[in-house]
Amino acid sequence: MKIHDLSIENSILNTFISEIRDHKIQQDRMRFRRNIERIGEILAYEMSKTLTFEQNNVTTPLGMSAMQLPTNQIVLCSILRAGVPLHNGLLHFFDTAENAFISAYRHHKHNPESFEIIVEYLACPDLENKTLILADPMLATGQSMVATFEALKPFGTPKDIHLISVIGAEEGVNYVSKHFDSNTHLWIATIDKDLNDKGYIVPGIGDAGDLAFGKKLQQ
Ligand SMILES: O=P(O)(O)OC[C@H]1O[C@H](OP(=O)(O)OP(=O)(O)O)[C@H](O)[C@@H]1O
Ligand SMILES: O=c1cc[nH]c(=O)[nH]1
Ligand SMILES: [Mg+2]
Repeated sequence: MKIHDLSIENSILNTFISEIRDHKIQQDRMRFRRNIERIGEILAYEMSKTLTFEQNNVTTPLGMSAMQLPTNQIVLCSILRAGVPLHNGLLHFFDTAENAFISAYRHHKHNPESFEIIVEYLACPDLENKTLILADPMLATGQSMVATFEALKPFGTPKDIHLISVIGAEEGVNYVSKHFDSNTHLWIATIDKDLNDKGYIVPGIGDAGDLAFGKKLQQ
């Protein structure tokens, strides 16, 4: 897997990440969602540099401009629910993308330490020969990303696959590397060292879904 960790270079992205991490600022739900969207926009821009481009002639009021424009048929798939603001940020740049949504949540069977990923809802277009972007702001154990990818397989074989995430744990990044083809790209805003015994990224941000939309009752 080709890992593009945007935190290796300082940019305004650091400000947005620091705000979603900060235990006080992150309580402002609207700001939290908007910061995830803004990070999605930056990740979309970086990822767009690897698309396939073709020359198009654009007629201006004063003449003709030869422009290289992307030709990829993009399918943007996000994992509910924390994926929604990231999805919106990506969609701000990929105007004509088709969209897929999948639900994946952690089901704690016996105790908070052990869980399985439940995939229930899935709406997806044909993926054959398209550019699949799989987006989830948190890459903790990596199990949701891999379970989602398995569930998408009956919808066709994409030409290329890009995973997009905001914060990952080293363990989750290693886990997805093992399950995706070596041509897969991972675009990630930053990578933290640890996972705690409940599978939360440390220092991370806490629960992205709860921060964006409010606490949910455990099922
Ligand atoms: O890498 P993993 O260990 O699989 O963890 C990451 C998943 O956990 C979060 O979802 P969560 O289960 O909290 O659902 P939510 O979006 O409804 O809050 C997050 O949005 C990812 O989907
Ligand atoms: O740290 C984590 C891990 C999984 N899901 C989250 O929202 N946060
Ligand atoms: Mg959650």
